[in-house]
Amino acid sequence: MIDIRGLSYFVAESRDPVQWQRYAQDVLGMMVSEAPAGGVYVKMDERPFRMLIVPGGESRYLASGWELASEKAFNAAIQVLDQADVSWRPGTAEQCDQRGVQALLHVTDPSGNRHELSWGHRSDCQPFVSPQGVPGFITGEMGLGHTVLPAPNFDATLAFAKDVLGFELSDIFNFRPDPSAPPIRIHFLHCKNSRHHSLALAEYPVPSGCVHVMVEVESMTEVGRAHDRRIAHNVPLSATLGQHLNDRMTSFYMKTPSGFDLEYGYGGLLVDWQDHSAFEFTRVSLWGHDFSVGQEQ
Ligand SMILES: Cc1ccc(O)c(O)c1CC[C@@H]1C(=O)CC[C@]2(C)C(=O)CC[C@@H]12
Ligand SMILES: [Fe+2]
Repeated sequence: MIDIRGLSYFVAESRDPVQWQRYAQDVLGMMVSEAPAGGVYVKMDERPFRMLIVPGGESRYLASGWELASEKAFNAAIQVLDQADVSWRPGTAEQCDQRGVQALLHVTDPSGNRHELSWGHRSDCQPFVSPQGVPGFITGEMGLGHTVLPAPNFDATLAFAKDVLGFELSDIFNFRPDPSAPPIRIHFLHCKNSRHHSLALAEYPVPSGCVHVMVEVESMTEVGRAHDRRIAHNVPLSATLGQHLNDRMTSFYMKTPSGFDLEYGYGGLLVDWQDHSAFEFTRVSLWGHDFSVGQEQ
């Protein structure tokens, strides 16, 4: 089984990396620096980066970077992929260097989402000093947050995430925007950390390649302050403030310059998986989270 520790980073493509640079600094309150080949590193903790923005002809999400704990875990992952007859490509030396990892491989899931597995991140452990005074983001062993990926080919993609990548089910939401149609399935999955979910799969296609990425701050004050900056910089709102039923996260959603959403939240549950019992929940949120505001724009 592949032993994923958390969401280490993501890679997004942008027609205008400078726009991402401003968004990261002015709205998210994160630090930026230059990445090789005209890219932008977005830093949100003591690591050099958690988001890699590469210049390109499209604005979209490119890949999720999953962290393995060791070279041994990386070699074991290769064995699992080979045994499951999953084709994978090794990362190039340039890619390893750009991501600051010892070794890297690429796989694509049955819905076309790209995943990168790596071990041995490089870090100078420079402190995070937010340009907006954000005290910090909740990352560390829980990874940068969570990513929700399109999975129109749902059953095969879910099987890939569980049986190949080694994710386990946290809980299930059967979304019923049309009560007479079959539900749109969203499965929330965790890996080896206490974050409620590091990955979720949503049963519909998304042109930008991602439904949303979630980042978490240490107080409700910081969610409110981020929301003020969203307004000041005219970033479109995708869902109003609300609190999720399953992971108890209080958050709002807004657009990123790469076309997918970013959920900015506080107070997500820490789960001890020994005590957890997977369930199906039937409401998106305990309160708030009006996603219809995103449709109006
Ligand atoms: C339901 C839920 C629980 C925990 C989360 O962190 C979380 O992001 C969600 C919402 C999932 C989902 C979404 O992100 C895209 C828009 C969706 C499909 C909706 O319109 C309702 C549920 C939403
Ligand atoms: Fe989310």
